[in-house]
Amino acid sequence: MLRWLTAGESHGPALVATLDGLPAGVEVGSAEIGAALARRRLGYGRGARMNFEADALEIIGGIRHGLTLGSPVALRIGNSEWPKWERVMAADPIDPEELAGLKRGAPLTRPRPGHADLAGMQKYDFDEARPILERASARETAARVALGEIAARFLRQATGATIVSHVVELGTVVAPAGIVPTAEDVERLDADPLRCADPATSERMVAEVDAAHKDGDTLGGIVEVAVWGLPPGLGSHTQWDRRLDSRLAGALMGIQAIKGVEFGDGFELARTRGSAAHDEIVPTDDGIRRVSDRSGGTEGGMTTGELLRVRAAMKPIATVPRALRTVDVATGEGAAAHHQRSDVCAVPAAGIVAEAMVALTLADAVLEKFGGDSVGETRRNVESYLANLRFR
Ligand SMILES: Cc1cc2nc3c(=O)[nH]c(=O)nc-3n(C[C@H](O)[C@H](O)[C@H](O)COP(=O)(O)O)c2cc1C
Ligand SMILES: C=C(O[C@@H]1CC(C(=O)O)=C[C@@H](OP(=O)(O)O)[C@H]1O)C(=O)O
Repeated sequence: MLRWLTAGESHGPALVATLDGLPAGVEVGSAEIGAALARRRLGYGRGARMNFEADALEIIGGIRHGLTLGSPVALRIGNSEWPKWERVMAADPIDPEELAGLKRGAPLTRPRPGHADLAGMQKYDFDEARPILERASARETAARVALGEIAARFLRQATGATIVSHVVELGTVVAPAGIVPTAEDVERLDADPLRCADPATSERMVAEVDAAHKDGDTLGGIVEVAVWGLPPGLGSHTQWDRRLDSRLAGALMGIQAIKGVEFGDGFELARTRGSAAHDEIVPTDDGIRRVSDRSGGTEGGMTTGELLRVRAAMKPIATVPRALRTVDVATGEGAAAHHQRSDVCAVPAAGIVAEAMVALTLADAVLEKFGGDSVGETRRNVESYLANLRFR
């Protein structure tokens, strides 16, 4: 249905992204995509690169006068730092002596534990890490966030659903349970240094980042993505790869450094008796509803029509300033892993990327269920389905 692909290296000239299968008539343009890219740069604890580098967005196809055309959307996100990397990352052959003399041209032979360096060098037969880290880098997530903004707008215009993410844990600091922000909270969350919904917890998170930074260390954390207003019945119980929770988990695990995903109360449900674990179904003036949201809004791999709530756990940044032990592959001797600069923590940014992956996955599931070549047609199909639901 909906297909998307990105290309480009972290220090290359640009990232490119395409989104194929999106209906016509989605209201979106460079201002909206640019704003989404700016949100991904937010968050206390990110490295210097976030300040001096700009995302130079160019819409190459698929959008005209602020509306999608139904043709593939193609985007280019130019890297303003490219002039500094033009020789190190040149596509054409370069004299090895010139390369060795360039700043950042020396081979990276001390792979970082926790990054893609060593496994990638072994797999792709490189004797240094640059050819691997360039694509493993989360710079690539800018392209996904750009596409995710378009998908989120389609989702909202076709179904009314809205997506919001927030940071619920950072290192050892845990936000109080039970706070789930809505679309109205997005501006406030974006203004918070850690995109945490609870100001007192956010202050403790800032202190946690400062302490790790001082110690030459890095941090991970947990983000939660909430989606309000989805219709019931997205995804399917009929095959493992049609289950929506399976598809969302795969999409979130596909983000760099994400090591765990849970829906609703997730792992905690495994420690709870059935009588206290499930969301009882009751009649209300508003139709058939659940009294709680422990499942996170899916049952049998389908949306229930209640709040969708999914969490993703990010491991600490791999480029630890107080560098970890590794092997220098040029000599075979023990060494300290290479380190030039890095984020202390990128959990708030990971939340924005998680929103994008959830938006793309849900937009795909909506198109699968409701079809439509224009957003108006999809919306009419959604409305007709909701009007005809046998049990609401
Ligand atoms: C938004 C974001 C920013 C990141 N920034 C860094 C960074 O500055 N330094 C680093 O070593 N890893 C960073 N990472 C994590 C690496 O990209 C990731 O650990 C690496 O690609 C290996 O993949 P894996 O962790 O899934 O095994 C970042 C991840 C995300 C999502
Ligand atoms: C550039 C971005 O993130 C980068 C992701 C990243 C990594 O290893 O994943 C490492 C850092 O880059 P560098 O090694 O050049 O300092 C981050 O700045 C971005 O998010 O736009």
